Amino acid sequence: MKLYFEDTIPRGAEYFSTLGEAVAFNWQDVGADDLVNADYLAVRSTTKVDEALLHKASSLRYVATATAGTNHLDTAYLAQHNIKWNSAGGSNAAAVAEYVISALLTAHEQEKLDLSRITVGVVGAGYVGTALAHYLQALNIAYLLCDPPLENTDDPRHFVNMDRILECEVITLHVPFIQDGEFATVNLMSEQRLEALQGHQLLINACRGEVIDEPALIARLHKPNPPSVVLDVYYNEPNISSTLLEKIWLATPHIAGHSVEGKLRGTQLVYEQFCDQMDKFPQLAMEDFLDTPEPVDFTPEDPSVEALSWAELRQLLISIYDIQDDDRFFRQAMAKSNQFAAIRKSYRVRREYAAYTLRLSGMVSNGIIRQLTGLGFTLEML
Ligand SMILES: NC(=O)C1=CN([C@@H]2O[C@H](COP(=O)(O)OP(=O)(O)OC[C@H]3O[C@@H](n4cnc5c(N)ncnc54)[C@H](O)[C@@H]3O)[C@@H](O)[C@H]2O)C=CC1
Ligand SMILES: O=C(O)C(=O)[C@H](O)COP(=O)(O)O
Repeated sequence: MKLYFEDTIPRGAEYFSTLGEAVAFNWQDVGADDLVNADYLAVRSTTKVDEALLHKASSLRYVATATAGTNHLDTAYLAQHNIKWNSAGGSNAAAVAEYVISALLTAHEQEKLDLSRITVGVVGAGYVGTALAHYLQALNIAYLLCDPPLENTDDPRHFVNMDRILECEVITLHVPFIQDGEFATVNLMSEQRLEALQGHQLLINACRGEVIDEPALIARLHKPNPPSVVLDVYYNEPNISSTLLEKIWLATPHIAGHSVEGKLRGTQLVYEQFCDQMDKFPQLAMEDFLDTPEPVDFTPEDPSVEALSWAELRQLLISIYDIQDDDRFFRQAMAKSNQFAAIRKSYRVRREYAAYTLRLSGMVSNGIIRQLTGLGFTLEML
């Protein structure tokens, strides 16, 4: 059995060599001739899986992407050729949610908004939108969900339409890139919707660049009273617009999902899908490859109150993930090299909240305990 994998898949060699002959390929120059003997193919979002890549892969039976998004797979072509496929939905949901929380805490600190008074409009209530909603709930930040496809199912949650979302102080996008059909998301943030946004609003896009009409966004940002904008994704990556970069508040190089756990969970899910296809029991678990960070001492200013202050929450959560670090590094690196792809592929080590144990001393209120466990921390009471 020959398993070919994109070389940016963390621990790909360790995982896939337990199932057969594992062959790494370079995502930048892989071509049809490289995959002639592949039975299984594992990619991340930077390998475009289409006829051009697969037309010589006559023994290929299964393609898996270790990412949540699937728009780099030509699924119609795969179906036509009886090649099964799957993705790693949910693998990096916590990472993206923590990215959004970091942006919100930073906006609060810079007095762009007041987290006690705003409503966050979450567009797309799948793995990422749901993970974000759990964090917002733990932080007592009001939110609304918009997800017309889910609203048509028996999902018991309350959903609102896009018009209501556009009234929120924060609009954060977590939908797949879908080009056509009833629920197409291409240019979901259309010129008309962008024109309606005002200076007190924050627009966050950590799903796919094509979900915002980017020329219309650039035009809006050149007019009076523009919204603040946080972007992780862009039109035409890796050749992104430098004009846009200059005009947005926070910019990162498509790394919202790149926590250590987010990427490794993607590999684990693909490995388990391959095992399932081969009728093998998975022998490896992602914990085999992860170290445990040292416990962190955490003493609330007033342990008897029911909720931590924004300043305390910010101090704790920003010490784990600070989006401003990524913004600064990205802008400097782009000014130096303009190598978007290389910058994102050499992303730093970033752990998720759930990797950490907090050591709390003394009696702490149930409200604080609920907040911290709701964010995913393990608590150790001293
Ligand atoms: N920047 C990054 O590093 C990452 C980006 N992503 C992107 O975020 C997307 C969402 O990720 P997941 O939550 O894991 O996917 P998911 O498939 O679990 O959830 C997407 C949700 O969007 C909803 N949706 C579809 N069309 C819609 C529309 N027109 N309006 C409102 N909602 C709509 C779906 O019903 C679904 O519930 C991925 O497809 C991927 O493109 C995901 C992870 C990391
Ligand atoms: O999971 C997704 O969808 C993403 O956008 C990934 O975070 C993209 O990561 P890479 O494929 O670029 O490593």
